[in-house]
Amino acid sequence: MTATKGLEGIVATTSSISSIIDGVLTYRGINIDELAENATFEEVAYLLWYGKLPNQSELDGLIRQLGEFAPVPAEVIEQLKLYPKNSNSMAALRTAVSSLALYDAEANDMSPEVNVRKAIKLQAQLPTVIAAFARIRQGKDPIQPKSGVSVAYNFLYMLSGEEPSEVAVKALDQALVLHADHELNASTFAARVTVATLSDIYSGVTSAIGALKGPLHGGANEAVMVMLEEIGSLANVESYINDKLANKVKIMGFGHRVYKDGDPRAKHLMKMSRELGKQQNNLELYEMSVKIEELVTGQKGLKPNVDFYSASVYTTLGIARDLFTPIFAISRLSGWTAHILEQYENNRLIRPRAEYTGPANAKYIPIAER
Ligand SMILES: CC(=O)SCCNC(=O)CCNC(=O)[C@H](O)C(C)(C)COP(=O)(O)OP(=O)(O)OC[C@H]1O[C@@H](n2cnc3c(N)ncnc32)[C@H](O)[C@@H]1OP(=O)(O)O
Ligand SMILES: O=C([O-])CC(=O)C(=O)O
Repeated sequence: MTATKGLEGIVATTSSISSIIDGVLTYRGINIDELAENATFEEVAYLLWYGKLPNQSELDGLIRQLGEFAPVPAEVIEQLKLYPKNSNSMAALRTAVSSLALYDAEANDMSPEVNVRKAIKLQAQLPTVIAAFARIRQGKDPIQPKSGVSVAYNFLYMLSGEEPSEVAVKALDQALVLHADHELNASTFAARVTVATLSDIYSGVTSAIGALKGPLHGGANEAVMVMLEEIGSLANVESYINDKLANKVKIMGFGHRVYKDGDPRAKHLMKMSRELGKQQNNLELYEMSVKIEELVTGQKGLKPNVDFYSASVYTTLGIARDLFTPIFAISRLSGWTAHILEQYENNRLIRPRAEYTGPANAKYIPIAER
C-alpha cells in the first residue's frame, strides 16, 4: 500500500452535481460563466438540489420556503448572545449549526423528502445566524429576516437593518453563484465522509464548516484581506510580495489543487472588484490586487483562485473581514447539501486505508521500566 499525499488525483466518488474538466467548471453540466452572467443564487441552489433549473413557479416556491424557514429558533439566538464577543465567526457558525439540530424535530429523520427540506431550512437559516452573530457582538439586536426576497438581499438587510442597494445585492448574489459548488473540495468531502456513516445532515454540514474554516480552503478569503491590510497601499505591494516569495511564504488566494491554468471563477470576481471600486471611486484594493497577481503569476506562475478577488469585493461592499468565510459557507451550503443528498442516494461507508510508517514489532514495556 502506497499513500497518495493529500489524496491528489484520487477519484473518490462518482457525482453528477458539478464537474471540473480541462479547467472548465460546470454545475449540472452548465458552464459556470453562463450561470455567473445569468442565474440567481436561488436558481443555482435549486439546480444543485434537484438536478434541473426551476421554472418560475418552482423558483417562487423555493423563495417562499426560504422565507418561511429563515427565522431561527429563539433559543439559538439566546445562545449566540452567550458566545464570547471575540469568537471566531466560523467557530460561532459551526457551533450554531450544530445547535440548530437540537431544535429541529426532524433532525434525525432520514427520509429523502425530509432531508431535502432540511437542506432548504439550513440554506434559509445560515444567513440569519451569521447576521445575528455579527450584530450581537456589536451590542445590537438581531434583525428578523424578510420573506419573498433573495438570500443575498436578506443577508445584507439583516446585517445593517437597511435596504441594501441593488448593486450590492447583485454583486453578492453573483458571488454566491460562483461559490456554490466545486466537485470534491475538502469541505464537501468532509460532509460526504460524515454522512456516509448514515449520520444526519446537520452533522455533515457541521463537519463541512470546520473544513471550510481553514486558510488553505475557504479561510483564504479572510487571509487575503489580512494581507491587503498589511500591505496598506499600492506603493508597498512590490516589496511586500517579493519579500514573501523570497522567503517561500505562501501568498493567500493563489494556487489550486485542480486548476493549474487558472480558476474560471476568478475573472468574474476580478471584474466585480473593478466595477464596485469604480462605483465607489476607490480602486485602491482592486489595483493592489492586480499588482499582486502580476507579481505572483509572473514569478511563480501561480494564478488567483476564487478567494483572491472576493476579498476586495466583500470589503468594497462594506462587509467585515471575518464574515467573508461565513459568506462562502452560505453559498457552499447549497453544494454541501446537494452532495449529502447524493451520498445518501447511493451510499457506501467512506473508509480509505493508511500506509503505516511507525515502528514494527514494538514491545509493551511495563511502566516501572520506562
Ligand atoms: C476555495 C479554495 O479552497 S481555493 C484555495 C484557497 N487556498 C489558498 O488560497 C491558500 C494558498 N494556496 C495554497 O496553499 C495551495 O495552492 C493549495 C492549498 C490551494 C493547493 O495546495 P496543493 O495542491 O497541495 O499544492 P502545494 O501546496 O503542494 O503547492 C505546490 C507548489 O506550489 C507552491 N505554492 C502553492 N500555492 C502557493 C501560494 N499560494 N503561494 C506561494 N507558493 C505556492 C508550493 O509552495 C509548492 O511549491 P514547492 O513545489 O516548491 O514545494
Ligand atoms: O476545489 C477545491 O479544492 C477548493 C475550491 O476551489 C473550492 O472549494 O471552491
